[in-house]
Amino acid sequence: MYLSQESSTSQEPETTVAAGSGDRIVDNAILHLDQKLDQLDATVRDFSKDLNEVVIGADGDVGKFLSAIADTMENMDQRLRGIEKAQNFNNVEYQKEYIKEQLEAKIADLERQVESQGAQVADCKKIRESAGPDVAAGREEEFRQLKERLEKEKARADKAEERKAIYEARIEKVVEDRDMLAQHYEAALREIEDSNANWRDQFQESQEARDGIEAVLRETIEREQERRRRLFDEVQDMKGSIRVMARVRPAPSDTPEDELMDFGQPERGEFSEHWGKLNLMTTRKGLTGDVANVKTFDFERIFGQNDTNEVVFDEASDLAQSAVEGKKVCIFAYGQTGSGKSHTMLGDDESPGIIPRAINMIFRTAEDDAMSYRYKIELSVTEIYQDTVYDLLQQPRGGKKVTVRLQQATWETTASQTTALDMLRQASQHRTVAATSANEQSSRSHLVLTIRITREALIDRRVGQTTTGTLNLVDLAGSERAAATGATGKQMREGVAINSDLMNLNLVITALGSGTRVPYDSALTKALKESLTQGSRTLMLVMVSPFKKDQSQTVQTLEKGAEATRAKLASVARANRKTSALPKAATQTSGASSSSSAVAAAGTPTKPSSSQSGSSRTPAHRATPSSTQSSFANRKRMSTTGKTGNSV
Ligand SMILES: Nc1ncnc2c1ncn2[C@@H]1O[C@H](COP(=O)(O)OP(=O)(O)OP(=O)(O)O)[C@@H](O)[C@H]1O
Repeated sequence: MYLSQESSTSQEPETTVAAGSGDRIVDNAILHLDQKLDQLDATVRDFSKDLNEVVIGADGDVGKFLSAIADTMENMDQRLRGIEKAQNFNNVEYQKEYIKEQLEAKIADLERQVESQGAQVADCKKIRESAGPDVAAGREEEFRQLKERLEKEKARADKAEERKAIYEARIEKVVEDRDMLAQHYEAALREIEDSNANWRDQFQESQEARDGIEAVLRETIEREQERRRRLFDEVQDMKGSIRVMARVRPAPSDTPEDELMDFGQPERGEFSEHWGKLNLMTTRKGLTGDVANVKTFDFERIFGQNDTNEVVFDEASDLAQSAVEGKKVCIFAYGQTGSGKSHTMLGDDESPGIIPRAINMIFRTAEDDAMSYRYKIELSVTEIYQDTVYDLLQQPRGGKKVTVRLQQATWETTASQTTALDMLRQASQHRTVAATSANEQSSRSHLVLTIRITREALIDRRVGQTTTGTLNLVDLAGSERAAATGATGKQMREGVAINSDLMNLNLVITALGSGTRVPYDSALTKALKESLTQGSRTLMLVMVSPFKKDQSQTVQTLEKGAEATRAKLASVARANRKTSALPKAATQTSGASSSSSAVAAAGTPTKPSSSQSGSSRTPAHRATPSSTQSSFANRKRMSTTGKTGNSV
């Protein structure tokens, strides 16, 4: 390695040596120079060695080699000059001179520095002087703005502090309120729980009390119902098991006066506070001309030409109600063809007859009684034509209606009035009707609708007790005189069969009244047997034609009605005799019972008005069936021209 600049300078004598210590300094310098010389020798030796290496390595780079030699030479010169100087140190003067030089150089250097810094200070002064006022103003403005901002910030901080204080106060208040509310809530909760418990106790008590009252009430109601039933039965018994009423059909308004029958003035009859006595003004051919005659007929009630189907049902509903209570009941309209039997029993949309009204009443009663009774309502619709029974609930087979043996007709359980009416409507379409001289749509058969009502008690002592009532509603075929109608062939045979059936029916009713053997000799009376028997209830509606031309038929019909009335009286008298024969205690079940005997014994008519029997009626009895119900009279007409008409 080449000798470094640093190592040569570090060996230079101290320039700050004091002049007074010359001998020691010189000795030191000589010693130092000797050491330098030794080092120099070593350096020269190293150099020679390096030089050899350089010469060998410089083959490829002569320029570099020469430059390195030049540097080395320069270096060597400097070292030699240094050695020279060091040798001069042996000279004290030289040393002094040297020290002086050194000091002067130092002083000059310091002076330069002072001068330079003075110049810088002057520059600064100049700059400050030139920029002085603006800076000051700027600073002041800046200071003012800062101060302003500071004040603003301070104000905001104060405000925030205030708000904080407010919020803290609020929070404190809210916390206080919340705690208070929590306390109130707890108190209210406790109060509610207490009052709930209290209320529960009270409720329990009141429920027990209510159950007690309910039990008492139920018992009272049950007793009252029982009493009502008994009274109702007694009233019905007083009215008799056979009841006979008449209805006069209205004539068209344009009918000439002289073509109309004269029924006299409406008059209270023996059995009724309503129109009950019919004074029929008749004429017969005498030897000297027409002889006027008055025939009088007494009925429980006579419905006039202005009495509607509703009025008729109002009277008949007691009997329908009896069927709901478990009795066997038969209601039928009896009369010559065209006298209004179908209108009374079936009716039409505007004026439903007894059958749809009874169906309506039964379903309404079942609905009203649903809490106390379970009802089962079954329906059967049959037609009796020339002593043959046809099941109208079965669809005709091969265009022919299905015949059945008696009591074997289909029973359909019906859940609603609508279903029942639909069944009836369908069945009516299969009925045999035909045009006769008296009626465009004459029923050539008897239509028998039977409603079986099974009622099971659900409450109280009667739970499980079941009653089954039967209501037979019959639209009879019209009686007719073959001679008068001029019927021949099939129509005549039909007429004969119809008259025979009606005659047998009359016999049955008479026998029921007299208590003799009952001759159920026709399919009709056999079919109605269950409801035409001792203990059953029968309503015979005698239908009266308003036309003079029908006079003889009308008289015959009224006479049949009179026969039935006599049978009724006989039956009442028999019942009365039976009651009188019983020990007294047995007859005194109620006050009404003894009056029943008294009335019947005296032959005094009972009062069949709605007010008397009102206890058994519910509003349902007066309800009008749905207006959607078809016109059954029309069904007769449809059947005439329809596929199934006259099929037998
Ligand atoms: N009370 C009444 N009010 C209004 N019209 C009536 C009344 N009674 C009957 N009619 C009418 O008289 C006509 C004959 O009545 P309906 O068909 O009921 O007689 P019927 O006795 O059933 O006859 P048939 O025995 O021949 O079947 C019908 O057009 C019917 O609408």
